[in-house]
Amino acid sequence: MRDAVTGAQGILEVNNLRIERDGKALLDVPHLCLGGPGPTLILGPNGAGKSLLLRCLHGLIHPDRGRVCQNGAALNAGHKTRQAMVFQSPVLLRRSVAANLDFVLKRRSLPHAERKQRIEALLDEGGLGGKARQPARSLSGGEAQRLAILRALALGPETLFLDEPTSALDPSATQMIERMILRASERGVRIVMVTHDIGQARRLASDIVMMQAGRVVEHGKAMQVLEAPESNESRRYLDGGLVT
Ligand SMILES: Nc1ncnc2c1ncn2[C@@H]1O[C@H](COP(=O)(O)OP(=O)(O)OP(=O)(O)O)[C@@H](O)[C@H]1O
Repeated sequence: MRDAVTGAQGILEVNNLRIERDGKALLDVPHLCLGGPGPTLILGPNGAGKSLLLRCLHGLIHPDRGRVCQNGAALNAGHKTRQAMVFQSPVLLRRSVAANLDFVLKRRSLPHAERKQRIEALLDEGGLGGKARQPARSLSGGEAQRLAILRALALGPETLFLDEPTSALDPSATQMIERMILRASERGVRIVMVTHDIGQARRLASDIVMMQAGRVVEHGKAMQVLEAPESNESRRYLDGGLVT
């Protein structure tokens, strides 16, 4: 549901979120509010807790403490059906490209003719128009990731979580995916994406969440965080120094 005040997809918020293993905090986020509009990019070094946070936001992991809320209500099954997630390595069904999309559209109970139209439009959107009948598992890495994103978009999500979707791709494949992400964002899909790529954050982010050692060390407008970071951790990360 759109939020009238923010013009985005409502507020996604975490409060007192904590995940522990063996008494050590892997994630410790007292408060974080993602109101949109525009893509939110989560940056930080390896092991900072970016994927854990993304998985918590999507309800894949239950925190030991705290909770995720959408528009003030604890994340529930209804919210989750309006979210989708794409991982670093896409897992595609052992069937054709078109059938991978049809699988998702059938879950939305769309009639055959509408599904056919939607599949064509989606394949065009992802530059996969000529590959409808090709086995999905024979696609190149970039094509496979585009199909994974199209499949997530076929769900009609309000929020799309992306966990390093371009980390294994070359610049041209990355550019195609970034265009898809920006178009989805312009259509009103809330994008929350993990990346290590500072250049990508510059190209895509409206706001940036900077993480280190399980904590959010800075959250703000992308230009602000990238050009004039307030935290030492952000400065070191953006300067390209070794962050431990
Ligand atoms: N199920 C688990 N059990 C124990 N520790 C875990 C578990 N899942 C994640 N961790 C630890 O939590 C920390 C954060 O992991 P996470 O995957 O969120 O980091 P990340 O910032 O996404 O790193 P990367 O950029 O390398 O993907 C890491 O030290 C990881 O080993």
